[in-house]
Amino acid sequence: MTSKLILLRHGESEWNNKHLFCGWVDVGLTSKGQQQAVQAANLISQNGLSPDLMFTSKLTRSCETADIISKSLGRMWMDVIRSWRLNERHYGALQGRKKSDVVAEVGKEKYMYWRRAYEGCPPLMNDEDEALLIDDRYKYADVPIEDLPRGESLKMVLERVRPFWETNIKSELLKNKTVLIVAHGSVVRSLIKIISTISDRDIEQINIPNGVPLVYEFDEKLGKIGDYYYLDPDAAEAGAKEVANQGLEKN
Ligand SMILES: O=C(O)[C@@H](CO)OP(=O)(O)O
Repeated sequence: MTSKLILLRHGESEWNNKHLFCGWVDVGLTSKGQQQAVQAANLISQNGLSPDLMFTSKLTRSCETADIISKSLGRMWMDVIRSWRLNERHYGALQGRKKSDVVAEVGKEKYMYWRRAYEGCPPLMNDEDEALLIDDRYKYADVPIEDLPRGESLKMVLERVRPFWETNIKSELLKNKTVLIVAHGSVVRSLIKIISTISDRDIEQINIPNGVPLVYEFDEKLGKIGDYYYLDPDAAEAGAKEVANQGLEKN
């Protein structure tokens, strides 16, 4: 018996499209992002995968992607577990800023350190930005205020994802289920780092494309069988390249 874990970054969001740092800002999908979600569902079913349940974040772009997928698969009955622990990395004071403007201001090296280094933490959100959190007080009412981030490195994301992985996700995989997680670039990178034990240095090179599912297979003791693979490797490569270059090319 094997269990399968499908990891998916949401389809293109309105702010992905504008190349703005997004983080916890709650924007929707573009029509391209909605099409990517349908295409992800097609890939999942064409590969004979039938998710038994889904996990997603509290952010609309992932919830919307998850809804489109369950509808396209004809599996709207699936349980959906939403958690702030699967939210995108909080991008602190960079949220809302155009990526190319940040490169122009601080240079490529610092920009890439903030975006991709494992311990690279962006400047934290300051008190004037607290207005951004007003909606969040309701959405995250069950989260202790001291746990709500004001800016995070990938390491900090991994530290909040790990307990959820250990307690909520692994237990489902141990029941031989096919589990779908629809989340964000930093959350998918954290899960890859945990499951594939990737070094702090190597994880810097990994970029996650929008809307292309990747799959892990496990034996009954949750031993990994092989490494993860994308259901559409060409689309994944092209998408990852596009993400890597954001802010660095004319846009
Ligand atoms: O803005 C963000 O929240 C993320 C993902 O869209 O961007 P990046 O790929 O630069 O980490």
